[in-house]
Amino acid sequence: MNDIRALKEQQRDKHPGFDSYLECMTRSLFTGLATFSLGFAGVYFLQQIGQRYLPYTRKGNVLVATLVSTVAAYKVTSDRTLACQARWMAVEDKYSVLQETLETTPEKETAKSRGKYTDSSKYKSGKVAGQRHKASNKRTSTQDEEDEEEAFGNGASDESNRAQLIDDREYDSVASSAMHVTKRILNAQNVVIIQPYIKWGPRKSVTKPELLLQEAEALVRSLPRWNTALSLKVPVETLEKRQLFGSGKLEELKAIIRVQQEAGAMLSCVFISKGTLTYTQKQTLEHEFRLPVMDRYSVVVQILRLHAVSMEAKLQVALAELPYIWSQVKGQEAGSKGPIGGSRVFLSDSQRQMLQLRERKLRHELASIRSHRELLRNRRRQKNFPVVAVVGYTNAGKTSLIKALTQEQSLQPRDQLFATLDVTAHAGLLPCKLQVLYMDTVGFMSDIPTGLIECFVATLEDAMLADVIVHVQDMAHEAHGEQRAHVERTLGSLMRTGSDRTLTPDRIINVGNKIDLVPDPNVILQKDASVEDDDARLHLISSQTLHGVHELLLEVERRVLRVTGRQRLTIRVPMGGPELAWLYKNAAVTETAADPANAERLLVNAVISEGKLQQFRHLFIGSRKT
Ligand SMILES: Nc1nc2c(ncn2[C@@H]2O[C@H](COP(=O)(O)OP(=O)(O)OP(=O)(O)O)[C@@H](O)[C@H]2O)c(=O)[nH]1
Ligand SMILES: [Mg+2]
Repeated sequence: MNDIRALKEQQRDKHPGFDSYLECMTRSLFTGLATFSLGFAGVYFLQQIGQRYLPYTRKGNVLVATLVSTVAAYKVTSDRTLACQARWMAVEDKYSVLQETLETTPEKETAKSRGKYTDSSKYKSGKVAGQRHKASNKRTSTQDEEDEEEAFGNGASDESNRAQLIDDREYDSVASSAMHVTKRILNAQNVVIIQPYIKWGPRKSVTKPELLLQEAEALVRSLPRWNTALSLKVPVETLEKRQLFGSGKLEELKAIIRVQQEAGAMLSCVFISKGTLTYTQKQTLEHEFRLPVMDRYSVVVQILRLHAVSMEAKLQVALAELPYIWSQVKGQEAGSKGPIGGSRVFLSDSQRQMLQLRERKLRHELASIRSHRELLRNRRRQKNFPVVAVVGYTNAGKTSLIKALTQEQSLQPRDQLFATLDVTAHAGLLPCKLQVLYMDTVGFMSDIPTGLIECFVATLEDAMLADVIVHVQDMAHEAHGEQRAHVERTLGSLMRTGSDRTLTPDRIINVGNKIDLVPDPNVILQKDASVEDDDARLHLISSQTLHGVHELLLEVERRVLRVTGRQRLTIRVPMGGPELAWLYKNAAVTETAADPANAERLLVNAVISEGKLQQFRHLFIGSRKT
C-alpha cells in the first residue's frame, strides 16, 4: 500500500532500524563496534599519556583498553538492541492496524477498482495477517469478516444486484430522453453555452456573469470530447419566464446559432447554465433552437456519471437522476402545453413502475452501504487515528493538498470539476510522528440544485465527524470569496442536519491554495491581518510548489493535539521493559534518550491521548514512580 510505504520511508530517516529486524540488529552491531573502536582508542591514548608518570607496560595498556571498551560496547549494543526490538515490533504492529484501517474504509471498493491499493486479501494471509492478529489482539480477523458479512449481507449477490441496477437499458432510454445524458460519450460534442443572469433588482446574481460563464465552460471542459463552440452571457429579467429570454433576445440567439451552423459548425446541444430548467422552458427552447437543451443539473449528472468509480458513488448518481426525471414528467402531466418539437418524456405505466421500483432499490442499497460505512467509522474511531477532513469548492486543490501532505504518489489531481466523487482516506504523518487519516471529499459548487447534492451529503458525513476540517480555497480564482462563503454555508447546514458535532472555529483550518498563481499575495495577507481570531486566519500555500506546506502541517498538528486532547509528555520507562513497546504502539513516540539520572531508564518523549495515558498509568504505574 502506497500510504504505508510512504510513511515508512518518511520514518526510516528518523528511526534507525525501523525498516527491518535485520537492519535493526545490524545497526546495533555497528554502533557497538564503533563504541568499541572509539573506546579502545581513547583509553589507550589516555594510558599512553599516563605512562610517563606510571609504570604501565604496552600489554597492560592493550588489556585495560580492551576491557573498558568491551564493557562499553556491550552496554551500548544491548541497550540499543532492546530498544530497537521493542520499537520495531510496536511500530510494525501499529502500521498493521493502520493498514487494516485504510483497508476497511468504505473506499476499499473505490481503491480496488482504481487499482490504488494492493489487494486486501494479501493482508489476510501470511506474515501481515499474523501481525494484524497480534496488533488487534482483542479482535480476530474472523470477527472482522463476520462483521463485514453482517453489514453487507451476501456480498456476491449484493454486488450483482447493484451492478444490474446501474446497467439497466430500459432506464437508460428514459434517462437519456429526459436529461440527454449518456453512459459513454462516443463522439465529439460541440456545445453552445448560454449563461443567463439577472442584471437588476433584488434577485440580481451575486457572482459576476463572466465568472458564472467561466464555471460553465469549466463544466464542459470536465467532460471528455466536449468542446465549447460558442459561449454567451445573456441578461434576463427573471429566470422563471416560460421561454427564459425575451422574444427579441431569443431571436438574436437563434440567429447566432444559425450563423454558426451555416458556417459548417456541427452543434450538438445548447447548455443553458441555470440550475434546473422547467419542463416548459426546456421544451420551448428545444423547439426554438432545434437542438437538445441541457441545464446545469443534467451537465453535472453527465460529469458525475463519468467520474463515479465506486459502487456507492454510482448508486448515488443514479438516485440523483430520479428527481429530475420525475420533475420533467410532472411538468408534462401538469398540462404545460409546450410546443411540439422538444424531447418529450413519455412514460408508460410499466416505465413508471420501473422508476418507482428503481428508487426503492437504490435507497435500500445505499442504506446498506451506509450502515456498513457507519460500522467502519466506529471501528476507525476505536483505533483512535485522528481524522482530518479536507473540504472545499470543486477544483480548489483538495486532492493536491492531500498529496502534498502525505506524499502519496498514487493521488492524481485533475483539472476537472467533480474529479473526486468518493470520500477516500489517506494516511499521513504529523511532524510529531502522530499518524492521521486525511479524508478527501467531493467538492462543492454553487447553483447546483439541492436534490443533486443531497445524494452526496451522506459521503460528507465522515468529513463532518472528523476531528479537524481543512477548508481549501483557490486563491487564484477571482470568485474565491463567494466560493468560500458558499462552502461555509453548506457546511453549516450539513452540521445542522445530521451531525452530533458542532462546527467550532477551532476545528476548521482555512487554507488559501494556489498562491503560486497569485501575482501579489501581500494583498491577501494584509486583508487577513485584520482577522482577530488566530484560528480563523488563512494559511497561504501552494500544493504544487509546496510553499507553506510545512507550516500548514505544524498548524494541523497543533489543532489535532488540541481538539483530540492529546499532549506531549516525557515518560521515564525501564530500559527494554514492556512500557516502551506499549508506548510505541499506543502513542506517537518522538524521541528516546538515556536517562542521565538513572542508567537503567530511558526518557521517552511521546504524544499521547488522555485515555491512553490513563491506561498506561493503570497498567504500569502504581508499583513504581515515573
Ligand atoms: N498552480 C497550481 N495548481 C494547483 C495547485 N493545487 C492544485 N492545482 C491544480 O488544480 C487542479 C485541481 O486540483 P485537484 O487537487 O484535483 O482539486 P480538487 O479540489 O480535488 O478538485 P475536485 O476533486 O474536482 O473537487 C489540478 O489541475 C491541480 O494540478 C497549486 O497550488 N498551484
Ligand atoms: Mg479531488
